[in-house]
Amino acid sequence: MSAHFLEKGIDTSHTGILYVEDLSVNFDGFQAINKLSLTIDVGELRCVIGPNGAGKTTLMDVITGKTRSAIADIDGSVYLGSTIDLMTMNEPQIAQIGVGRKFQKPTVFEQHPVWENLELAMAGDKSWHHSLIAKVDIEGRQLMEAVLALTQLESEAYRQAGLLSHGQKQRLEIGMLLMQQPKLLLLDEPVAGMTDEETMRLAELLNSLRGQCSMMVVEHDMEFVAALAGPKGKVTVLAEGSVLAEGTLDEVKRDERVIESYLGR
Ligand SMILES: Nc1ncnc2c1ncn2[C@@H]1O[C@H](COP(=O)(O)OP(=O)(O)OP(=O)(O)O)[C@@H](O)[C@H]1O
Repeated sequence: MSAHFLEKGIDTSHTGILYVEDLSVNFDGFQAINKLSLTIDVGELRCVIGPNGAGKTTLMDVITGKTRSAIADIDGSVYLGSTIDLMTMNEPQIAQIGVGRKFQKPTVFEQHPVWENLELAMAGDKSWHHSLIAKVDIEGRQLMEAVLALTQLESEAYRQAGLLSHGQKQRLEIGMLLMQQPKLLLLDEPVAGMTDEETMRLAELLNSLRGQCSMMVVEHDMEFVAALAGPKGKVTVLAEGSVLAEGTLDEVKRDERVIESYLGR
């Protein structure tokens, strides 16, 4: 790898894909994030765990531009690569630059078939009308086929999205994010409400994206976390707005502070 590895135009040579340093977020006197520092490498799948109220969602809200100085006192740095200062950007700009976010509940276009959901997602910022009549070019079609295969939705391509199971909808929404070819994907409790089988299928999907896109997954389901992290993947434990521990899942599970604040509850 060259000294200046560029992730599709993003300089990640010194910082990885996501660089958070000394981030503090205060909501009207309440310190939700407290001097939090975190780096995610290019192509990494990072799991973030921690007790309720640890600041996991707030961290995602700051990265994606949802939480800004109008609603909280924010201090510190958040960069995509080493040069893109996300703190100076708003939500649409951050999405546009390649940071995709998956919320807990799937939000798909229920009345439209699966393939059209993917097409609409690819159209990105174009208007609905325009995207509906736009012809998908060959590259777009190949991408759609690849995403249908990755999300195991090939056989559902012509089905109305509203008729899919919860797990299939979750995969479709991830597929919609993939159509935008994100550099960083943030997933907030993606397996909440899923069956065990659906959970493992999602783990398989995210594992297959490893190396193609960088991901940060916030999750409480420890079996899912184990399936994502494997024996070597790094897991970050947040507590009271700071990084309490970081290491392999085995390492953090053995950490006394983690047992006390989270696992041992
Ligand atoms: N807009 C807001 N105004 C005031 N307080 C907030 C706001 N958003 C979050 N908080 C508080 O910040 C703290 C951290 O919340 P956050 O949702 O980030 O935690 P979490 O780690 O995601 O928790 P969970 O695992 O329950 O989702 C909580 O105490 C929450 O009440």
